Amino acid sequence: MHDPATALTALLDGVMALESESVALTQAHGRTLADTVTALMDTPPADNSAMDGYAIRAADAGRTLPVSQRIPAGHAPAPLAPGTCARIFTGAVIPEGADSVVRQEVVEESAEGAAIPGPVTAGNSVRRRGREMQRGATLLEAGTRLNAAAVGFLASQGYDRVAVRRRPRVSLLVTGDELVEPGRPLSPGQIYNSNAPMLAALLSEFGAEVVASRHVADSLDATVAALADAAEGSDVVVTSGGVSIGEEDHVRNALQQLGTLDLWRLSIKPGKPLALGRIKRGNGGETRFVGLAGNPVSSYVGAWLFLRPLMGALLARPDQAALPALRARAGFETSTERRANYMRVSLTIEDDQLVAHAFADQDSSVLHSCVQADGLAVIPAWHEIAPGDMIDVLRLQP
Ligand SMILES: Nc1nc2c(c(=O)[nH]1)N[C@H]1C(S)=C(S)[C@@H](COP(=O)(O)OP(=O)(O)OC[C@H]3O[C@@H](n4cnc5c(N)ncnc54)[C@H](O)[C@@H]3O)O[C@H]1N2
Ligand code: MOO
Repeated sequence: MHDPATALTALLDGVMALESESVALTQAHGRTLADTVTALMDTPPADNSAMDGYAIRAADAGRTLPVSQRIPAGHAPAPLAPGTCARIFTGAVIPEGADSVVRQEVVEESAEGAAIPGPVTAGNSVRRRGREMQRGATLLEAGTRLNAAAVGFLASQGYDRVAVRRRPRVSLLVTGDELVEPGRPLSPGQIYNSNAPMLAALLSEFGAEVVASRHVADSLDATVAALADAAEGSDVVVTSGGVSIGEEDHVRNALQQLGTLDLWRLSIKPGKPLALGRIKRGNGGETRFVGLAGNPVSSYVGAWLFLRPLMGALLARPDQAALPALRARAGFETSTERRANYMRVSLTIEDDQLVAHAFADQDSSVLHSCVQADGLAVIPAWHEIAPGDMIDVLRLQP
């Protein structure tokens, strides 16, 4: 059995970032910046008001000033006439000659003008030009995952297109003659195929595009044909199930016929019979292969530990190289044997301490525990854990 760190190194060996493509900003959410982007201009582009009120010279505060102009947002103001103030609104450009804004709640306006209470500090309620970004500065680094705020931030600089990494194309194959697609009736002995939709959803969270999802019959010929076909149009082929040692498990044999089985069986629970390798394509290239164990939790945990960093490497996303790790107190007791256990836990804060609570049933068939799991507690092999012991927890964060 291999340890997961060795397996991950083998999986990522030689993996190169995918090419970049230009997309409209409206399509960029969730994508990965291919190049570092710089500011095209100062933002805000001009000094502007943070309040609805009156723009003044700070030195003029403490008396009534005639209102010499009205400046709504979106209008270019005239210079401020000496000894006057300007009615101004939030976001409107500060007129030349003014240095401060006094909010309207503290000002009384009459026929003589606006009574401005003093003293006022110069710069009051003014958002300075370039406060957020200065032209030429780095806006976002290559490898940034474009969340909603990043999309807005690019728009604030006038970007309407952006260069992003092409999404990894992943073909998903599930094996198991017992599986039926949700929505169809079940016959005795059958169960629903839950791994395919789960893995497709995870892959999408990890930045991939699932280009095919197929159910393969439990035979060597069908598995060989499906793997060969899946390898052609994809960067990665992922299978679920059929990777253990029974005579119904054909995935490893099929892989060896089509390419290389680099590694099989990890010293982790769940997810032991995971297989990694490469499939030769007709054009001479190779497609990465990840064979996840069929038990739903084994597939789920394997996807977080291996598909997430693999997609991260293809997308050149540094934040996706390793799951964020925390230290927490165990809120449970357990002991391990030959394999490190990756236990589904929820996290709470008690007496200012992070506490990990393990779900009661940690069997690899019980997907329910994953629905609310915040993380995976990693308990090394041959270990005893008592409540209150410090443990490592990997956060399940895409
Ligand atoms: N004699 C041994 N038997 C098993 C061993 C072993 O070492 N010796 N390992 C066990 C472990 S650990 C695991 S994990 C499983 C994994 O086996 P496979 O990867 O070959 O998976 P399957 O046998 O095809 O399926 C296992 C289990 O999961 C259910 N399943 C499979 N696919 C799906 C799906 N798409 N949706 C929902 N559920 C799925 C399947 O019905 C089985 O119950 O092997 C142990 N056996
Ligand atoms: O590794 Mo299996 O995933 O223990 O159930």
